[in-house]
Amino acid sequence: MKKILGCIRRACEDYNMIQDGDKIAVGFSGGKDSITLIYALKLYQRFSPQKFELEAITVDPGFKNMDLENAKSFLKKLEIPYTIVKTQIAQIVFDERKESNPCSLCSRMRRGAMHDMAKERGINKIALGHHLDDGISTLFLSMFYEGRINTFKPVTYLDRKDITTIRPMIYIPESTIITAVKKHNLPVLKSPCPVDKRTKREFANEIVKDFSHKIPDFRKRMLSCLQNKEQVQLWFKP
Ligand SMILES: Nc1ncnc2c1ncn2[C@@H]1O[C@H](COP(=O)(O)OP(=O)(O)OP(=O)(O)O)[C@@H](O)[C@H]1O
Repeated sequence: MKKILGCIRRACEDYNMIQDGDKIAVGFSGGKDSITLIYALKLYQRFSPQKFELEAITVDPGFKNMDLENAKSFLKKLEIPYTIVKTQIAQIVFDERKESNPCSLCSRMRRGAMHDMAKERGINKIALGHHLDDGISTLFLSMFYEGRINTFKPVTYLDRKDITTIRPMIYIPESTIITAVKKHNLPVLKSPCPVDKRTKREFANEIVKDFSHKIPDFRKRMLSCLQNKEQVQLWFKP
């Protein structure tokens, strides 16, 4: 946890993620990333120079096999307020629209439900569990499938809703999260999504893993690419 907390502190400082008085809700899927994030933020709250409130929100997409009882008791033990938003996203995406690319509609609807609940609860920041490997795989996905060099930002302000999204785990490799989950015995919820691990994203994740075995300091180099504003040399037309 020490390494994770160090990375979170550095990301928060580098990108001014947290301010005094923030009311932060972690988008809590129950998966390994968001469970690590909420556990770490709860610890970080103790020594963070900025004082902030913390809670958790789960958007329940309405899959029949999603059981949130363990999540409820885990968060209760940590004394973290917890809200579950019931939705019919699964039914709309899979049964009614029979989407061939379900992930994009699902995540848009999930984001909408999350923002609405956050507003209702007076939350001004939403923290998501994206980590360093997610940042790199999103960059690859965008290059391979969209023809552009792009990844999510560490901090995004949504004008329309007056809500800021922060990603405090952007400096943490996925393997560090997996180790922490095991070490602290965090009760991870298995994803109820029928297309989990069968998407383009999974393909990009495999590439990141493969490259990290073949290229020394691969993640470090990629992080430096993402932050190196001065040395972007591409084929811009004059
Ligand atoms: N149903 C949900 N309700 C609330 N927040 C969610 C939900 N699903 C995902 N999130 C948030 O969005 C982040 C990215 O979602 P994604 O679907 O890529 O999950 P992931 O990378 O498998 O993460 P996790 O291990 O937390 O499930 C998650 O880490 C979490 O913070």
